[in-house]
Amino acid sequence: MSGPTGGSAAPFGRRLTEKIAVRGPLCAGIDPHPGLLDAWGLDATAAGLEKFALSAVEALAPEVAVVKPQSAFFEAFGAPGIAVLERVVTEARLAGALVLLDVKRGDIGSTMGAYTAAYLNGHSALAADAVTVSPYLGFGALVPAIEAARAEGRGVFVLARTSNPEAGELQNALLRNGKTVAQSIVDQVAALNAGAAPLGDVGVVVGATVAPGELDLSALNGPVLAPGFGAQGATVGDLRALFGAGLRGVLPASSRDLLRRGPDPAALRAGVREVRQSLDE
Ligand SMILES: O=c1ccn([C@@H]2O[C@H](COP(=O)(O)O)[C@@H](O)[C@H]2O)c(=O)[nH]1
Repeated sequence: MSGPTGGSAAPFGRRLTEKIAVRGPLCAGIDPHPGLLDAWGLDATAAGLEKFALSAVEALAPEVAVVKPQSAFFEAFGAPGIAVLERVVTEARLAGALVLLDVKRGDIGSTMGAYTAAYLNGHSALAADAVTVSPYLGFGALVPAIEAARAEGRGVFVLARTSNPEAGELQNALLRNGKTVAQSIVDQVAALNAGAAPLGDVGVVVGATVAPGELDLSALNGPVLAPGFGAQGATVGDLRALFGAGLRGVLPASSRDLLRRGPDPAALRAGVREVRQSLDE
């Protein structure tokens, strides 16, 4: 088995649990928004993107459990942007962080195979420890990708209830079995994680902005990516109300709120420590 480190792969759920135990649960997003490049005094060019992204990784990746590059901001620069993304993945992992590539891919099974080859196979320069995937072409279409990820010690995070205000109309719609769409996704992920210890390899995305009580995550036994923390308004109190006091396996994700503190690396690191302290209180 060729794993993320080139050797035999420990399961993603275990690697994530161990990393959180050492570094805490914060997931630092690398989202090179044009406005942030400008605020950092950089041009909106591939060179500016590279300086921004690699500086952010250098400051943040040694501090956090997970680094989450947002692929869209790199794709926007075409091939040179993808080349920068490859370096971000490599450098973040060299700094000891797990890389969760936010690509939100989801397609018919045969095309999912190509996405799997791009992001979840050790032969690819874009291979990450985990990726975000969309179940809206059918949860079953994701299963081969999930199995391929697990075989390499990698993980996936399935969109369930996203943080954006428009999401509820679709994701809270009721299915014939009486469950919401989002709950049905959570339950299908839970079935894949059943019996795993210390944590399954298949996560869900549940926005930190979501109202408490919308979802039952008690059987999930897997990680939760919780974006919406910081710039989208969710607080530590919201996280606790939504996920419970322990926040086991929950990765609060912050991009703009951390990155706006740059380019000074000390200020970026101070941002991480501030959030970590507030999560510990
Ligand atoms: O439900 C979701 C899923 C993904 N995202 C992504 O997370 C970051 C959030 O950035 P902030 O600057 O911290 O708001 C961004 O890459 C989104 O695409 C999300 O926000 N909500």
